[in-house]
Amino acid sequence: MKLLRFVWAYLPPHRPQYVASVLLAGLEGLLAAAPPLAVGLGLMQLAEGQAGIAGILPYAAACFLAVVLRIFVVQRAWKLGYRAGNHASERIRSRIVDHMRRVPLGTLSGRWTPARLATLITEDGRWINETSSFYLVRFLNGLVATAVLLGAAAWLEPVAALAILAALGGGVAAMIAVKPVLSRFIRLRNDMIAEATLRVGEYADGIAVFRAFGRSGAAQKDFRAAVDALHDKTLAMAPRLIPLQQAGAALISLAAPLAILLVAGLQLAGLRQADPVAVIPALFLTLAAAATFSAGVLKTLLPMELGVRAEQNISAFLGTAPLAGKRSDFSTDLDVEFDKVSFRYAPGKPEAVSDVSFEARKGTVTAIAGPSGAGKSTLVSLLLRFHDLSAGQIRLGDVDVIEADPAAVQARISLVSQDVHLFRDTLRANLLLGDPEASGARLMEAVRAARLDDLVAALPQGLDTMLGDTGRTLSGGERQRVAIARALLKDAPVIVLDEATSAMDPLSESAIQKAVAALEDGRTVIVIAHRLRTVADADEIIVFDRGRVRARGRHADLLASDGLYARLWSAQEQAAGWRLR
Ligand SMILES: Nc1ncnc2c1ncn2[C@@H]1O[C@H](COP(=O)(O)OP(=O)(O)OP(=O)(O)O)[C@@H](O)[C@H]1O
Repeated sequence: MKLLRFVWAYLPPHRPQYVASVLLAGLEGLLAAAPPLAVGLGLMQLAEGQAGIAGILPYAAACFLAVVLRIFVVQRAWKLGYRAGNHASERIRSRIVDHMRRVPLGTLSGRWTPARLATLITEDGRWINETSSFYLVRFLNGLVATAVLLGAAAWLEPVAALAILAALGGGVAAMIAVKPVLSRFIRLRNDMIAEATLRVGEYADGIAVFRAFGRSGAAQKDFRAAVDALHDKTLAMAPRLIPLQQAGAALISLAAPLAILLVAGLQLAGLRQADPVAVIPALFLTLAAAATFSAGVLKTLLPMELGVRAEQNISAFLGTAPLAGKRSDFSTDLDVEFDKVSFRYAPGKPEAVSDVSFEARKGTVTAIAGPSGAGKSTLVSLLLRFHDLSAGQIRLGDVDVIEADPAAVQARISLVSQDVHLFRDTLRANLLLGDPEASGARLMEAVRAARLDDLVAALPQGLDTMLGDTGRTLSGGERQRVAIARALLKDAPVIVLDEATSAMDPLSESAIQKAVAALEDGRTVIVIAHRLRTVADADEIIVFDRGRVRARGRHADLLASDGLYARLWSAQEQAAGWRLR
């Protein structure tokens, strides 16, 4: 019922079709019961000695008609149910993707890894669709047909119906007993799929590294070992699961023998005289009811449980708290202010950022410098609301980012990061991510300003060349220029440059610096830099170490004060003269 309620919420506008498919499933159950009923009634005619063709013919015709009608009804029921179920599962999948955008990034690196989310969207999404349509139709028509046959058997011989009820009760008890084992089995199966997806992704991503270190064989072994371990666990459960399931089917198949024993026993004991005409058809209907229940209801138990589990998994993810906040009333001048900001990635972990305060004003460049692991990138992800703070406040203009709609914050900030992701699409589409509505002229302007024009001219299909997994890859420097072009198109009031030019050769870099200077004009600019030369002209440099602000000022003043900044500067100057020999 919980699974159905869940699917029901995502069905509009297909609810009428879904209800029609459920009603048709009921009708199919009636039609499925019709042939055994006709045979039962035919058997009565035989027992009454009226075995003429004319007497049997109507039952044969009813059988034939029911089978033909059933084919038609089942086809309609599945089609309507499948279409509605498919619509609901697609909406559920979109909801999952939408929720991924809203939760803190920390949620996606904890329990909900990308592999787990991929399983949620593919595997669980599929089971929601199949159980709420295909298997539900089968389950319902199985129930209806069993009920009709049981009713008919009871009408002919109540003792036979009692035997079916006892056998079905045993079967249902076995099903209840099997449920916890089955749930555990399904959980393990889901873990196995998620683990295999994760390992395949890791292996594919790291294949170059594995090969470079001659470890591709070993990595493959690790992958196999991880998958085999889970596979062994699921196999170890089979000896418990299968006998329990078989026990259910075996108990149900006892319906007919039990009916014979009861009828005969009561008769022999002189307690009850069975109607000789009705008893054979009643026993036949007992058999038919038990077989229908086994095939229609019992066999849908495993898939139904997979659907129930899928619903639980999806609801658990959708139940994770999204980043809250609705405000989007930002002023046009957007200063950025960090006020006593602290943050840790997980409870119990040390603070990645502690009590940090600084401000970046519109029209100025604020640089954040510091050694590796100081917390510079963490500051950026806090500003972009990828995570929520442990303490303190970040203000964008007058708005506390905690109160702001995360999407509205992200719309006002252009991030040019070290890690430029290219999507499996054309170069044009990858650039237009900055502004999907940008005109051709604006796009070309950004391409020129980011010094991408030579690349576009050299590509076989220019801007329409496919990039990403199946297409052309770009060099590190080219990727960074794509990121700068995206930021130019986005035209946001706040710019964050996270080591934006680190992957460029000196010639490209100096050209790009000009493009970056255009990007900086009149905006609030925060530059995260390792190479201090690139930020020596910044209006203010915040020197950062182990999550804390250690010093702040202009380049010359910081050098003169002979602290951490001066040490970093002199180390970099020495490194600039570094040679292999
Ligand atoms: N997702 C994460 N989960 C847990 N800890 C993290 C995560 N990301 C970063 N850290 C830790 O937080 C600290 C600050 O990392 P951060 O990436 O912000 O430093 P950084 O100054 O940008 O370093 P770099 O210049 O080398 O990129 C480091 O100790 C890092 O290991």
